[in-house]
Amino acid sequence: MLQMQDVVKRFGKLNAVDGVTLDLQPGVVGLIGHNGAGKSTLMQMLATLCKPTSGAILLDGQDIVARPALMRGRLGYLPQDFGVYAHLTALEFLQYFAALKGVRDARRLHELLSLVNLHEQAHRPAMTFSGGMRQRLGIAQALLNDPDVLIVDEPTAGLDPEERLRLRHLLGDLGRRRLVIVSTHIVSDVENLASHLAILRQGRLVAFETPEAVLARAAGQVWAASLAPADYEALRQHVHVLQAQPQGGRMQVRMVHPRQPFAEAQPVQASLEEALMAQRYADARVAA
Ligand SMILES: Nc1ncnc2c1ncn2[C@@H]1O[C@H](COP(=O)(O)OP(=O)(O)OP(=O)(O)O)[C@@H](O)[C@H]1O
Repeated sequence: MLQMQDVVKRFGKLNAVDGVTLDLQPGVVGLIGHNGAGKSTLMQMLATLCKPTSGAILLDGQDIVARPALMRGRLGYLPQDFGVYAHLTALEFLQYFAALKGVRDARRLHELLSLVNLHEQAHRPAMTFSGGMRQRLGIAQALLNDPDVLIVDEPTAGLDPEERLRLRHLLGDLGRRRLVIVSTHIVSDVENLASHLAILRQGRLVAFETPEAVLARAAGQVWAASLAPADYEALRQHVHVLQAQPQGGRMQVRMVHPRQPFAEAQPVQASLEEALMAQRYADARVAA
């Protein structure tokens, strides 16, 4: 559906996106990377807001760099720094964007407010909305043209856990019949949501795979143990610690190690974030 072929975006001497080749199909794709990894730049190119320095982007085989209108008609985009016009109500806000996008069906606005669970707030000024409500209004705006590609850039930044979960459910539902690309640096935000993960590091795509594959590779590499504080200090010198929590005078530790690091360490099921960290440490060991 959406293909990137050796896509590069250069700013001066920096390759913000450095030769990304990817073929995305409908479903939810988690675009994961640290701050500055190139996620927003890549998404802006997919959204035809800027052009690659080199490489090609194709939607169903058609070149959207040369013909951006092909993408724009099928795209919904929620940028990272999405601002609502505070004095407008939720409904007025959607009416404004509907006018800009040439959507004339007034019923659709109410359907969308219901879809993002803001129908009861339709006449409330967006100024009074929480961060999560604003993001949901942003998603309603992005869905006005019933897009089959939805791109959302760091949608969960600054949201509380309940709103994160709500947004995750919404994106999961939307991904059943479209391509939804969600960028984040918080891996747990796409856990149980993304069908594929695309991992960017310094502009390069370092992995594109299913969460199940990432978890399977981490099997037998994440360990837990309860340690006396002095033992924990010693352990930190030679084991990658993922988490350490003081509890009852001891440290509850989760760590990455290619084999059992000491007799008391028990193998545990890794979270997706832990599995990705285990992979990173394994890559670093190979590179060293
Ligand atoms: N217009 C620009 N001019 C110069 N450099 C830029 C520009 N836009 C982005 N960059 C640089 O390109 C790199 C990638 O930035 P980008 O915003 O795409 O990363 P990101 O993964 O989205 O990070 P964040 O989560 O912080 O937004 C960074 O080093 C950034 O400083």
